[in-house]
Amino acid sequence: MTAAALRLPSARTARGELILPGSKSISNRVLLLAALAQGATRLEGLLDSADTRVMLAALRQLGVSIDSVGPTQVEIRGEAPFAVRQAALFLGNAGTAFRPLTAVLALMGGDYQLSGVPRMHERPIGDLVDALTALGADIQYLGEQGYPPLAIHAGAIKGGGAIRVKGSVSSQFLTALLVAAPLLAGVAHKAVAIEVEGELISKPYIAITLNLMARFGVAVQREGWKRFTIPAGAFYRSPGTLAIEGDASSASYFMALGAIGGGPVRIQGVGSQSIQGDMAFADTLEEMGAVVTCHATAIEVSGVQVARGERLRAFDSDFNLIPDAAMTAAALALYADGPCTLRNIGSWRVKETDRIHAMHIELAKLGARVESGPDWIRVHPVAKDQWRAASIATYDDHRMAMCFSLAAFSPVPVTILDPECVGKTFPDYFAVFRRLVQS
Ligand SMILES: O=C(O)C1=C[C@@H](OP(=O)(O)O)[C@@H](O)[C@H](O)C1
Ligand SMILES: C=C(OP(=O)(O)O)C(=O)O
Repeated sequence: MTAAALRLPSARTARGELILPGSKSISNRVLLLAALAQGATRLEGLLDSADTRVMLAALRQLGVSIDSVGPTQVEIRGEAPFAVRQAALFLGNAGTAFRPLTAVLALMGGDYQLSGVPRMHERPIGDLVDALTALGADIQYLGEQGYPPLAIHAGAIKGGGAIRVKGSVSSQFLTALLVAAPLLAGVAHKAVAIEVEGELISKPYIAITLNLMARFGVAVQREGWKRFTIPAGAFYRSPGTLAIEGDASSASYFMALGAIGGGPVRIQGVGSQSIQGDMAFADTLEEMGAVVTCHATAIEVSGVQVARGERLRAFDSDFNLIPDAAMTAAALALYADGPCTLRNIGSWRVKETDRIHAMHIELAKLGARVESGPDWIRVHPVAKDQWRAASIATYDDHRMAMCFSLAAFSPVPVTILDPECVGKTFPDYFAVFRRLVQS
């Protein structure tokens, strides 16, 4: 079998301990915040993956001084505006790099081109570009209207009035404006208000943004999830050293392992002190019958043994707050005692792939009956004699590969195609997975 396919081990139990890689959402935010901040920042526990590598490479290209102390430790000397006023940046498929850099560079007054992989050019950015254009930014679409790649030129940025942004397609647009706002508030010596028009999805990611901005000296005033005010004269200053916690979305796969493989699986790097919304996946697991113990910076999960015919409890829930960990719940539905429904997950359609479509097709390959609609999916569990051996396509989506690793507990052989797509956020995923499962 080639490296383009990985036959999953036939697993009956899962137990052991692992240390999580750093959070993608926190790593890419603090890289950018440190690059904009006065003073030197040492980041510890940085995620080393494709998404953070494109951010690091972009910042270096922009003239930011970054010393690698090790693969997960860097020292950054910030400076705003960036020294390099003209650059063509390649940002892969990293939403957490593309969206915030668009906002920051649009306010900095240089000439920049931002592009990514073909899928990134199918992921919408129009709501962010509209908000920036209304502010006076000069942004052109180089391909299809509303999508990357983008050309950014020096605009005539106006102060005054609230910035309005839609939050129904991605919360990353609001995050981008929040992160960039001090560039306005600092220069204009006026408070900057950002108002969300209509619905805001994925709210816990905004909480991460606000938490980290505060660590860099900018306290944003929040009125519900509708209006955010950045005080006049706000500017980022280095917090000195900042330790990045483990990735809670990555933790979801190992929490799931404990839930279906008996456990205990002990996950180091996130716990009750975490600032990541995906920790709420623990509540879904408890609802499904797993036992979750949360420590300050670790979490332990035990559960049923699906290989002995035991089942998890079915659920019908709204997953808007945890769209990434929700994929893990969809995979766990294979082992439930009834149909499981995931609602309010329309954003799945515009992520690394159309995840509702991809999940529907691939879960069905294993023998599950699946129904789906514009923003929901229902997965019927697979009965003992209904499992079908399958090669699972991963659609260049790291989470497809990681959540389908849970099919190792099925009674049939399962192969994951193109498993190296996990490199977006977790290059060592399958090595860690193998250490935790026993046949
Ligand atoms: O801000 C972030 O770090 C993220 C926000 C979420 O995206 P949406 O807001 O587009 O749902 C999430 O899916 C993504 O993996 C990371
Ligand atoms: C949606 C995701 O990534 P991005 O940060 O590129 O939006 C994800 O990691 O599931």
